[in-house]
Amino acid sequence: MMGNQAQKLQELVATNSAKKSKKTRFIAITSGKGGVGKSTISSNLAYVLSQSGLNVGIFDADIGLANLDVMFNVKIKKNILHVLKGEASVSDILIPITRNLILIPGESGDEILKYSDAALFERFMQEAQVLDKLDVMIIDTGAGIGDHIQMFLNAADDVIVVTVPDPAAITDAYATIKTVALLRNDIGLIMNQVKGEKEAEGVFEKIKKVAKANIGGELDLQYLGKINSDIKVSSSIKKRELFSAVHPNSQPHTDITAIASKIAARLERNMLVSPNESGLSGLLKRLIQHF
Ligand SMILES: Nc1ncnc2c1ncn2[C@@H]1O[C@H](COP(=O)(O)OP(=O)(O)OP(=O)(O)O)[C@@H](O)[C@H]1O
Repeated sequence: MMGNQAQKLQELVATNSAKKSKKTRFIAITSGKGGVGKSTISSNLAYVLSQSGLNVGIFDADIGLANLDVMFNVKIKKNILHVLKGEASVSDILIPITRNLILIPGESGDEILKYSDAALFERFMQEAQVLDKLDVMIIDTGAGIGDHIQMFLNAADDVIVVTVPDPAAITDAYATIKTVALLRNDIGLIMNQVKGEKEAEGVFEKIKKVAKANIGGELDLQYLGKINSDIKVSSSIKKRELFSAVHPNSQPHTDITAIASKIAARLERNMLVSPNESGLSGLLKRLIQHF
């Protein structure tokens, strides 16, 4: 039997499918462990994609620990919590970052934890038509594998796990991959803070081998690229700047651009292959399956 929530979501699908003219691709970025560079990568990736001409949104869904306003150095008055409380609409809280990049700010206090279930998604989705003009929506989820994170990971078109090469982070990334693999087969991996390509690919192959042996099945773990460890990244974060904006000649910028190109190519391919299953209506359909 379909629950109330699922029914409501199904109605939303019907409404949105009819209204929707364009497909937004939802990309969830997550990690096993905190502090591995998930927000740094999400924000710079969103920026680079937007600089390539795509309309990009970035949603700070790191429940209770939102910090993208700091990354983008913007002041926010209202955030997703106000939307949940019915005090603002999604369009009221949008922050324009550049001409074709918008931020949907998250909440960094505890209060939002009360809402960290289907309510967040429902409310967000009810209003998500205003986001229809977006080509891509990056969702910066919290680390770990809580319920609300799983919903995003299940519903997104793409899931990307970020890790660094230290053993604790790898173990946690692997645990995340194992959980996500229960929901979907295709999972992307970005290696952050590495010395170079060789180290990144070496660690990726190890994770892939363990995953294949223990998770098996249809798991399709894809290496999306690496970001070198670089003082330009940490120093720009301290100055509340995006490394891609202020250090366009740096290795990390070259790295994130390579990842963005892969994602953009995939975006084009998917728009051609499955026009009905991506975008908001696709996201909503997958949310329903989650109930
Ligand atoms: N490629 C890199 N080179 C050097 N330092 C980096 C790099 N990536 C991230 N860092 C450092 O790691 C810190 C944590 O990054 P970030 O805040 O993006 O992690 P996170 O995974 O989003 O953390 P949280 O889970 O707490 O939100 C940064 O402040 C920065 O100092």
